[in-house]
Amino acid sequence: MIARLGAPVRVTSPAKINLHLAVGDLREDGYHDLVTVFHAVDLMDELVVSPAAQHSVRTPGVAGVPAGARNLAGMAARLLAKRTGQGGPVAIEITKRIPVAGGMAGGSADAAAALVGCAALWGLPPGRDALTEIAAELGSDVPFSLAGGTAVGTGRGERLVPVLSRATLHWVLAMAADGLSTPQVFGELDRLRAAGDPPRVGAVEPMLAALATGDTAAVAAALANDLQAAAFSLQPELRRTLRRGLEAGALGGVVSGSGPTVALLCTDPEAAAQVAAEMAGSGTCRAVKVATGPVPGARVVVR
Ligand SMILES: C[C@](O)(CO)[C@H](O)COP(=O)(O)OP(=O)(O)OC[C@H]1O[C@@H](n2ccc(N)nc2=O)[C@H](O)[C@@H]1O
Ligand SMILES: Nc1ncnc2c1ncn2[C@@H]1O[C@H](COP(=O)(O)OP(=O)(O)OP(=O)(O)O)[C@@H](O)[C@H]1O
Repeated sequence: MIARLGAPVRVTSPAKINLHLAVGDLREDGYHDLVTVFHAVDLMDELVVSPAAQHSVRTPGVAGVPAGARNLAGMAARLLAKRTGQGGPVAIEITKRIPVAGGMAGGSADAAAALVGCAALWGLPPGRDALTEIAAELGSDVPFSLAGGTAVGTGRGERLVPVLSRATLHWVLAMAADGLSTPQVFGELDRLRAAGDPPRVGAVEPMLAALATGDTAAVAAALANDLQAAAFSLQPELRRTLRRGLEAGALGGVVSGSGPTVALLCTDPEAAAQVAAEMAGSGTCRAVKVATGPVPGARVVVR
């Protein structure tokens, strides 16, 4: 395989927050059936994909992310080449803004960006459906990182239906000092359920209704995540982070996905700036960012 000569392609890809995450029982294949509402926010990783003599992935200045073939972005480039029989080695450089192991689909965002970037570099037809199939092979969250916006995910989270949303949501993201491993958090939920069946989040409809009407307070009231109890069990200090965010004036809050990032929903950008300032000085988190959603999925940046 020989890479086509082409100018480097720059791609952005969003983080996600699960506004609603209902987790079913453990399946035989080791996954759990989900019903989730994904929401993409403008906290973006940025990838530059260039033709090269051999595959490489670099994430300058970021610890805890594999550099080579084990990086999800590199895996995505190889899988796309394999499935299409096109393309060749690429050098991928990632500017990482999404927290690593933060429950915001950072690795999935990079995988989706690599698919879009390589497809553009290799001159493959857009074929979003084909890309989505390949995305699902790479991870449960990758199809949503491609799609972006607001969507209901079912199956392992890879089957998507777009959601009508009139809400622009303003978030404060409280990042924790240490990450959480996604399989470990699912395992902890299984353990908690075996020990006493903690309450499960209710139906998804109130969240869908709140999004359809654009009622931010109703969205805040409907935020729910079955993995939150497991994340609290593994990192008890997250309870304090969430409580502090609500005291600071957030309308509502939830652990994002498998955590440990805590997503705090605010009335407007001014309220978000105020809550962010309070959280930054609270000593309950490592770092704070503000973000807004929904935004599109992985996209080539045209300058
Ligand atoms: C927690 C979420 O972020 C919510 O959107 C996702 O469910 C996780 O998606 P992801 O990180 O892309 O996860 P994958 O790479 O597909 O799976 C990693 C591991 O998480 C667990 N896993 C993941 C998805 C799912 N529906 N059930 C699971 O039990 C499995 O142990 C799996 O081996
Ligand atoms: N491009 C990448 N960015 C971040 N982590 C990566 C990447 N490629 C591989 N990894 C590995 O995947 C692990 C999980 O990283 P990631 O940041 O995707 O977690 P996450 O955001 O909690 O995932 P999710 O929300 O999809 O469950 C990391 O600890 C790292 O070892």
